[in-house]
Amino acid sequence: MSLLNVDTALQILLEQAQSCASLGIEELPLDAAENRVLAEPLLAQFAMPPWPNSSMDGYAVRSTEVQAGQALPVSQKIFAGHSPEPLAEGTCARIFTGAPMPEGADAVEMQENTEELNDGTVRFMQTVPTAKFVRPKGQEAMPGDVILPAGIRLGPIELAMAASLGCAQVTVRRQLRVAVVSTGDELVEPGQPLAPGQIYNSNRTMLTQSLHRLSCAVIDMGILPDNAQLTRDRLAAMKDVDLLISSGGVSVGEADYLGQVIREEGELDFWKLALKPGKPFTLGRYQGVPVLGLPGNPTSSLVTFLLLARPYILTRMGVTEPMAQHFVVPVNFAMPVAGVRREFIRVALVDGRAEKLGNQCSGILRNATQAHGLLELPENTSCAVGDQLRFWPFSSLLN
Ligand SMILES: Nc1nc2c(c(=O)[nH]1)N[C@H]1C(S)=C(S)[C@@H](COP(=O)(O)OP(=O)(O)OC[C@H]3O[C@@H](n4cnc5c(N)ncnc54)[C@H](O)[C@@H]3O)O[C@H]1N2
Ligand code: MOO
Ligand SMILES: [Mg+2]
Repeated sequence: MSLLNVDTALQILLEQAQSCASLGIEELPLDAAENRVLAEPLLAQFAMPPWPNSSMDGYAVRSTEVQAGQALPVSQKIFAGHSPEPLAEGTCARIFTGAPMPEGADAVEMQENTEELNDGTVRFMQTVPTAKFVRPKGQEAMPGDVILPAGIRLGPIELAMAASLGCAQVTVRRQLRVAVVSTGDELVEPGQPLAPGQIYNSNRTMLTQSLHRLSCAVIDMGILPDNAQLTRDRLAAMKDVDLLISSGGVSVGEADYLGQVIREEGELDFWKLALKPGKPFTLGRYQGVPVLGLPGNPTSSLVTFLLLARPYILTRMGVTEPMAQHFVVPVNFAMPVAGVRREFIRVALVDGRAEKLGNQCSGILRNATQAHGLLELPENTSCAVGDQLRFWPFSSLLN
């Protein structure tokens, strides 16, 4: 069986995600909406700022009335949040940053360019051009402007923008309900003693934490023993689930039941990718529920979650640009031809160059904690010091 190209696999995943019914919508207060997906464009309802205001602490003037060295009496003091009187002719107004410009004034001089005299006047050291230090009405937005398009994720910046538009609530997609199951007789949850042959379950934590960051609702299905009937029963018992993500049991071993049950009793979309780590990644369905079967090795699970499951999930959530950002970096190591699988290598960036971090075996998670991201070595390619390769930062993959 030949291995499926990673780009083809991703394309199939995204097409499948797009073909699923879109998630319902709900209104949430801003503080509850972090990382949710905006369901409708957010429009400005009023001009921002609503009135011209000063961008400096200083003096508001009619620019035509100011000559270099001239002193003007101060006729009023305007603080932010206060409403000014019109500016009396031949005077200036003390004004502070963010305060509304008085009617008649068209410029502000910062106080550093003025001198306060004892007689209640202020001397201007230079002429003041019109519009200087004035933030005009509507500088940021006019009524009806689309400020945030539908399909973006709401982070602190977008939520602050919504707040500045006066929105107390935003219309977002409901959470995607993702069930997580860890397969393997050897697995024990941390906190329990280990019997001979057992290891602690780390994929559950990696997956649930990553899913929470994506604002998914996680249904923890616990540890599934390596047993065909139990596998069928657990999968058949899934309720109110939009997606199942499993780890382990998708390779060719005799106890790899998760994959077997999907292939034989569910529907299989694809299995086995030209990807290292992550070869046995499985996409299928069981009783109508899409299943992403991640390989059990901790770094295989991590890499396939970040590169394949994450864009699929974001697409299901209604995100219009689900792919992480990457950039190209020079490498400071050499590798022989990787083989037919595209390889993702845990690297740190040292002085802007990618440095390979120790043993890249997919059973090792430790060096991923020291890595800044994944370096992509294309299929059938070697690399030499100085070569430029794509780098996928964890900061972008894990947000
Ligand atoms: N004959 C072949 N053997 C294997 C192949 C192959 O092509 N032919 N592929 C290898 C590759 S590549 C991978 S990746 C693994 C994937 O195997 P499974 O998805 O079936 O995973 P398991 O066999 O259940 O476990 C693999 C490994 O990972 C550990 N594991 C599993 N779950 C967890 C967890 N939740 N937390 C921490 N560690 C976990 C498990 O103990 C195993 O060591 O198959 C290769 N074999
Ligand atoms: O694909 Mo496996 O993840 O190489 O170890
Ligand atoms: Mg296995």
